[in-house]
Amino acid sequence: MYDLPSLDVPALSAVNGRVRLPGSKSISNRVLLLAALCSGRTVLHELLDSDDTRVMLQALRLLGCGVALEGTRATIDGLGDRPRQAQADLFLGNAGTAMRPLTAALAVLGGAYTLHGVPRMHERPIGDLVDALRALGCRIDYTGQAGYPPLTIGTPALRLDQPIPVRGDVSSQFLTALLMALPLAADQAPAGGIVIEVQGELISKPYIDITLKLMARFGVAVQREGWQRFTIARDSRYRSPGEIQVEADASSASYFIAAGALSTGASGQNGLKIEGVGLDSIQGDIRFVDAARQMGADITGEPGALRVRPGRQPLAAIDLDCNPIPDAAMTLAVMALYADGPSTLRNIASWRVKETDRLAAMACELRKLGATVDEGPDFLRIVPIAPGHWRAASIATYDDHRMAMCASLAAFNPDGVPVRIEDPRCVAKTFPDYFETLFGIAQPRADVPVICIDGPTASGKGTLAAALAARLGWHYLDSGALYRLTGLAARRHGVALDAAHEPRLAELARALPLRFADGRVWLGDEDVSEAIRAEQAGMDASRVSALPAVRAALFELQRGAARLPGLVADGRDMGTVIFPAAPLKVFLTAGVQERAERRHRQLQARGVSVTLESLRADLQERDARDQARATAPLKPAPDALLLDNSALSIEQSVEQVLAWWQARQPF
Ligand SMILES: O=C(O)C1=C[C@@H](OP(=O)(O)O)[C@@H](O)[C@H](O)C1
Ligand SMILES: C=C(OP(=O)(O)O)C(=O)O
Repeated sequence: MYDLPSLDVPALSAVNGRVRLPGSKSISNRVLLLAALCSGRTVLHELLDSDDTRVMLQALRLLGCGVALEGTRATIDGLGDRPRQAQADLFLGNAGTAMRPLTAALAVLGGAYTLHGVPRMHERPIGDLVDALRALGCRIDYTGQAGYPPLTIGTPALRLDQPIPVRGDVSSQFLTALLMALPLAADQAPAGGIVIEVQGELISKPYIDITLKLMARFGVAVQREGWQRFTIARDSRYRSPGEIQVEADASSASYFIAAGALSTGASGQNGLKIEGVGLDSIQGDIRFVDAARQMGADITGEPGALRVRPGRQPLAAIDLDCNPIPDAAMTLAVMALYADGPSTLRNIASWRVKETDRLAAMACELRKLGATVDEGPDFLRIVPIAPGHWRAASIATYDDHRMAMCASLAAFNPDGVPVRIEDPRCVAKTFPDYFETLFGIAQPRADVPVICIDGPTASGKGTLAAALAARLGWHYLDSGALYRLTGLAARRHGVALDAAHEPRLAELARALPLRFADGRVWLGDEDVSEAIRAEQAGMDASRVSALPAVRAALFELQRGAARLPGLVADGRDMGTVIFPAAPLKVFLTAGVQERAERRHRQLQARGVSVTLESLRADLQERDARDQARATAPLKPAPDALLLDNSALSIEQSVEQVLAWWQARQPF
């Protein structure tokens, strides 16, 4: 997850290859609750791991369920045969699929519970559900504003003989919540069962389908008459199905379907395979496929997967009732920017009460990109952006995961402008690694941005480059480590570090079994992070790096490190040889005395005793060799900016380079 104030997505041209998406939020939180409400053990596979499921899991733990997690597999021991905590304070974040169903289940079971969430959750309505629950004898009190969480739950005196009315025009989750909760009271039901009657129009109907299908997997078949009347039989009882496989999230798939449809150039033609969800999905958002096809996307179903290729371009404008797919419809709003005429997305009033007012937010942010958008009470009309008129924009995301994921699709614009996503960590609600996943399959439209930090030994370039990479969310290339590793590998293989062995050394460099993981450096199975930092390794690196064949062998390896969303590369020839077209090159220097003192302090801290004088002499010797070598001598690139950090703290140097970088951005 990119835990940064903002993330810049470079212009993208295509997606290809294959991608496996995390589990469905709607399925995950339903099966977690159902597993908790039955007897026995349920093993859930491919469960979503995100903010929304974490709050549900934590709530279940507090209520007394057995919860064991191993990667994406959860083992739940239900409350049917375990003592339930009669009191609990449950924090449910911004998860509608936790707040609404838990309110109903706990209100029916009874106890002393408090349910609350993030500030936005306290603005998301729950009144229609509370009214329905109160009508059947549940005790619920609002502790803040009436009609909204937080709320407290007491012990009910259930009356189940009358049909229970519930409004369904604000959120289908109210009906879902009642459906999942009422089997818990089935033993008190009248002979005809418990009846729920939906008042008025029900929105987001396909989510009720998910609820009914999953309840059936847990042994409760609900009798449905249209979308108005639902009956839960008197003998209903949840039974664990043993194991459940969670489908990948169809709403999350919409971003990748859109990206596939927007792909251009040869690399997009092979298409993208989206694994974990197929056309037979039980999730309503799979119907996004129909809408995307209508716009021109070429989508085929495969067993448990989808394949998307660019079809018609520009996309065809649409006019669509999006009520059945409220979440994936947001993706259509961004696709509409690429259409051949204005598109209208209708019947989406529920957008106003989700993670943010999505109608207002979407209209505002699409306009920043250059679109003309009409925001109606329950519709959006979007005029596409003509090529040549896309604007590089910093997109606000309103703590709404879908705003962030949708905004990333603007990076496929034909004008090659990047897009800045503010607060990218909001994707944690349903897809924490969304951006990593996108960058893993996306092709940049132009070169991936690279910042080069070159400079002499002990100038602090490694520290600076690593800090910059962390601040920008970019990859980091420590090119010096490659030479150190080559030197180390040579010593391990008994190869002398001289020109006579150049071909063999180059061969070793080409085949380095290296791996960078969690800030550690591995050579084969050995963690060599410390070994390559030794003074000896530094001297060895300087020697092998003077050999042209070794440098050539490491060239491609270094070029290949430039991956989305960007790279900070430190070394001695990053700006001059490896990335001569890099948009920002910094040549970092510090006086030799200052560098010797820094290195001295570092070594002393590690318990290595050397004299300052010998370090100073070593540095001078290395500088001279690096500057004098025939291949890629150490010198600033003509367009490098010089930064003398002798009197600067690390933070000041970082801020300086970030300021230079920001000054080059269009935002
Ligand atoms: O039941 C569900 O899993 C959901 C129902 C939909 O909400 P509404 O019924 O409020 O539209 C949807 O937007 C939400 O992301 C998940
Ligand atoms: C509306 C959404 O979430 P929630 O389940 O919290 O309602 C959503 O994920 O788009």
